[in-house]
Amino acid sequence: MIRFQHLSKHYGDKVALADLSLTIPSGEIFGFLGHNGAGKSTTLKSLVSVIAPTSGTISVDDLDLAGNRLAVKRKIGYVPDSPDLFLELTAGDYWDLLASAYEVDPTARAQRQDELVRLFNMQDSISTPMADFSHGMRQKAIIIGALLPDPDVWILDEPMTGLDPQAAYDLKLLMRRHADEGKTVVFSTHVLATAQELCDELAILKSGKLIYNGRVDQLLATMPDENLESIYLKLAGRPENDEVWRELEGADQHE
Ligand SMILES: Nc1ncnc2c1ncn2[C@@H]1O[C@H](COP(=O)(O)OP(=O)(O)OP(=O)(O)O)[C@@H](O)[C@H]1O
Repeated sequence: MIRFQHLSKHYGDKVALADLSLTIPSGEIFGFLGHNGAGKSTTLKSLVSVIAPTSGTISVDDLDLAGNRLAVKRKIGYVPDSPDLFLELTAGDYWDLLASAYEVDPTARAQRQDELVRLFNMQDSISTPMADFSHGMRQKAIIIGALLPDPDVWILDEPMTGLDPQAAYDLKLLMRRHADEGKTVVFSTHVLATAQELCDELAILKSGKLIYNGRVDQLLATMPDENLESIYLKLAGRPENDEVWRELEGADQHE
């Protein structure tokens, strides 16, 4: 279980995140939604200690992050929002680095790496520098690295971006399996069909503020004739009387 209490992040005058309080249960897939710049990555980066929040607290499985940074990090596998990391390393060297940082048992690591590499069809790419990978291959290499230590808590920032349909399908199955084992899966996405299909619970951020937190089925039940995309746009989208929107509608009618 993850708990954010009164979490805020300011960059100078810019409020990236404002007073976020939220509990993420284990055993479920939890999704963060929100427009570009809404604060999703800021929340996830605070959770994995990539950035320090301006105020507020985070705990993971009742361990306070600020007082137990290393112990909490060890529980977490993190896929950042950009896969353009460690490009000078081969995929295999990158996985070595993570396995040693997490002190993964070598036998377990070999077996898990083999499974993940075969699942994501990366057998022929282990000795290739990640600089030579396509965007999707880099994303696969980062996902394999994050899951290699078999962490309890998965924090995945837009993990499907750039993945081919097979890899995206397989990752969704892995996420569901991990949650069904009672563990924690948190991800962010802009693909609302994926969120509707995958998430048990959602948080929607808008301009750094939490505007919805609850179960997806409950949200869908509030507007039975609508899908998550149209409900999300009602909650987080531009107002109906927005000028740009009216111009677009007007342009549509002239076509
Ligand atoms: N290093 C930084 N310096 C200044 N402002 C930042 C920095 N990082 C993020 N921000 C600002 O914080 C806000 C939230 O950014 P964040 O990356 O959390 O958004 P996001 O919801 O993940 O967006 P996206 O969907 O585009 O990835 C944005 O206004 C962004 O400009």
